[in-house]
Amino acid sequence: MTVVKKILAIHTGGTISMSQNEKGEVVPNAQNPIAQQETIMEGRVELITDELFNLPSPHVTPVEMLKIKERINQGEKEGIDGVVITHGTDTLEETAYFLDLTLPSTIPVVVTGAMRSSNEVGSDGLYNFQTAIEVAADDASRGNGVMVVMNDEIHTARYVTKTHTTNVATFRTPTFGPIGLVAKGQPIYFQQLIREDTCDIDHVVDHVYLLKAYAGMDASLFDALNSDQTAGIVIEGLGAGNLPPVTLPAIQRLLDRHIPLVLVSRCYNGVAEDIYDYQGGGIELRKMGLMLCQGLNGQKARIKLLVGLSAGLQGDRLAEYLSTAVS
Ligand SMILES: NC(=O)C[C@H](N)C(=O)O
Repeated sequence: MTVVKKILAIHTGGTISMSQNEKGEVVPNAQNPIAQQETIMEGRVELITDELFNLPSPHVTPVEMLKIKERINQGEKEGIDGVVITHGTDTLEETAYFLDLTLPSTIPVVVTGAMRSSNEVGSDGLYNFQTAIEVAADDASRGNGVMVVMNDEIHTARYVTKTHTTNVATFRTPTFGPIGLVAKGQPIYFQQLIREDTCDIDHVVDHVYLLKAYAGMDASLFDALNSDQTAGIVIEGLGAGNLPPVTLPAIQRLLDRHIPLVLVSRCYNGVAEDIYDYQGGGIELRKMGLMLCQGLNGQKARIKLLVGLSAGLQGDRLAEYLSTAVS
């Protein structure tokens, strides 16, 4: 006998909900077409549809991310077996990681989207939606944390990133690779993820910033953020995590104000490490008090810092939270 799985589908907007007009421009729809797909996989899945909001993902902020988390919490009380979230791809990785850090659930939570809008030739929206439901309804998907399913691949929210502006194979997991794939509707896992602790937050702090280092960077951007308002800064350092020496006095002024500073690498692959012992090298930055966050890209580290600060973590506890080893 087939067990019918109760899957909550939360729709939030993005290209998956949009259409191309006669001029070839991709525009939002008043009615989200993907949210009309309520009978998909009928007989195997009972779909509970919630059009939580309809935003292009550059309009999504941590406030909307928190709304999605709260909707999932509510769904769990109602006995759902899994969740699929449709989302714009531009900030999808940030929402997915926010949920991964804040949901203690073991039920499968899958985020998906599309690179081609609903009426374009070869539109990937409906396909990705169906594949995401297959993953959310599969018992083997439990306990994997939040996953991103696009183009027949299963990625972890922690490490996946958008790598191409338009290609349907845009989502990639640098360094570690995907944890599984979907073959003709069947999820197959080949890697197990070690889960991180979750923080059950009920609000999100503001003024957490992200700066990218570059050859010839000076102190101006650091000085611009030297204010009472700044809650924390993530710095995408050069290579393994190094900075031009002229930035150091401004960084010290931020540390003197007790503004948490997190260091990641701007490299696409690899992890930030304190290996270089020259002026501005990772060893000096760590000694100064920057917290190294390994394996996360800048935008993910920013979400983690924001979640940690929203949970009230400070000092050593915040540093410990941010320094979770790569797994
Ligand atoms: N493919 C997409 O969904 C991109 C779109 N700009 C969004 O993030 O809303």
